[in-house]
Amino acid sequence: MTSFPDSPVAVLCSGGDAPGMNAFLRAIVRLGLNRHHVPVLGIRDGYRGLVRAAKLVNGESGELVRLKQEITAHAGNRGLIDAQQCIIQMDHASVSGIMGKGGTILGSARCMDFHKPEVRRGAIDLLEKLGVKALVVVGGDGSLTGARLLAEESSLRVIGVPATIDNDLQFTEMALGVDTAVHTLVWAVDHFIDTARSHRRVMVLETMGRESGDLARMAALASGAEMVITPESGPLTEQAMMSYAEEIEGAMTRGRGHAIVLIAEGVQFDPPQTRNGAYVLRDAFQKYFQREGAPFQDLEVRPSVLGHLQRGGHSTPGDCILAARFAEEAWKAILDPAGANGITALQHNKVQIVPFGCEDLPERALHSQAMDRLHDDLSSW
Ligand SMILES: Nc1ncnc2c1ncn2[C@@H]1O[C@H](COP(=O)(O)OP(=O)(O)O)[C@@H](O)[C@H]1O
Ligand SMILES: O=P(O)(O)OC[C@H]1O[C@](O)(COP(=O)(O)O)[C@@H](O)[C@@H]1O
Repeated sequence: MTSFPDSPVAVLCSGGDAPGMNAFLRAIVRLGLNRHHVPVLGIRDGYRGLVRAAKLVNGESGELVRLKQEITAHAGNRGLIDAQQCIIQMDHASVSGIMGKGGTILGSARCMDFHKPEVRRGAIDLLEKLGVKALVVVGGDGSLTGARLLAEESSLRVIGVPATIDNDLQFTEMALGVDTAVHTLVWAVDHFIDTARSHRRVMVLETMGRESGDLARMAALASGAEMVITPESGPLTEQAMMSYAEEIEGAMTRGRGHAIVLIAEGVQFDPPQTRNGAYVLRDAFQKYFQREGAPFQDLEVRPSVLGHLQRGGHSTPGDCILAARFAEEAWKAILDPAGANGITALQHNKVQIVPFGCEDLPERALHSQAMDRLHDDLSSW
């Protein structure tokens, strides 16, 4: 049996899974083994798996020995097959054939316990006992906050990698998963258009995006959806919904037969609503179209919540390439003795490390506004 590796680098995926996570795992493992000759440990199920392993060991030296034995005895795919094994020593074969696959072979999770400093302390203790020299955290805003806290509370090198289909991280132009999710949304819109055209309907499609409308606006630009409603415009009032409906009716009067409306999940309503935005909008539109004397009283509106369809599926080449670039930059930061903790970010098409807690890119908001203007001019009927 091989012995436990010296000074490995650990990697975990956390928060909502995003296409490109697997491509990143492949790249970080392959660069580690082929270029830098540093072993990589994969931690299963994000912070939850790390916390589970820390609780198992819980300061007991016997348990630590047992954990190390398990990792070395069941390396690579042998470890991955056993869903109970929290830490896996990654080898070439364990990341073979996974590049384009959606989700993450390591699993991901949300772990509320990680908000507690004493729980993070246990995780740090375990990583130190395993001799881990750096931890790479792949995830969205919350995961990267957890990574920043780990960096502040330990002497570990901690590198974050943005991965979220929401594209709500304002310090990077793109996160892993966005390109694929936009691609999937274009595919979805193409399918909905067939029925919208055939039945002369209005289709209201709700995209993901908890607080940001970037996914919806990128999908609208790429698919040609007639209308996109995002949280950045503020809470949606009854009056605003009526004026959207009026706009659609106007287009119908000019000979248009159908419309696709994208609404981001994060859109708030005034007064607040408990139902999904797509359903609220459907009711408001239908009410407007059926008002007394309206010209298109037969115009039907159908809502759909696209949900997790958007998170899965084969990653695009764009996401795979970004994943490889993020992995290369992560290794540079890990191996540079003078390097700092931080997050890989795409800024002005260059991948670099930005420190944790870095400023938002002001151009991100401007870019979103420019996309909205562009979409308005491209889709005005
Ligand atoms: N403030 C925080 N302190 C410590 N850990 C956090 C914090 N915020 C989030 N996390 C950890 O990151 C996980 C993922 O965060 P979440 O916001 O759900 O997803 P994402 O990383 O995709 O934005 C959380 O379940 C938790 O374990
Ligand atoms: O899969 P869950 O846990 O229901 O989470 C849904 C949320 O995750 C997302 O898909 C991605 O968000 P995160 O990147 O923060 O995980 C959001 O768009 C959505 O609101």
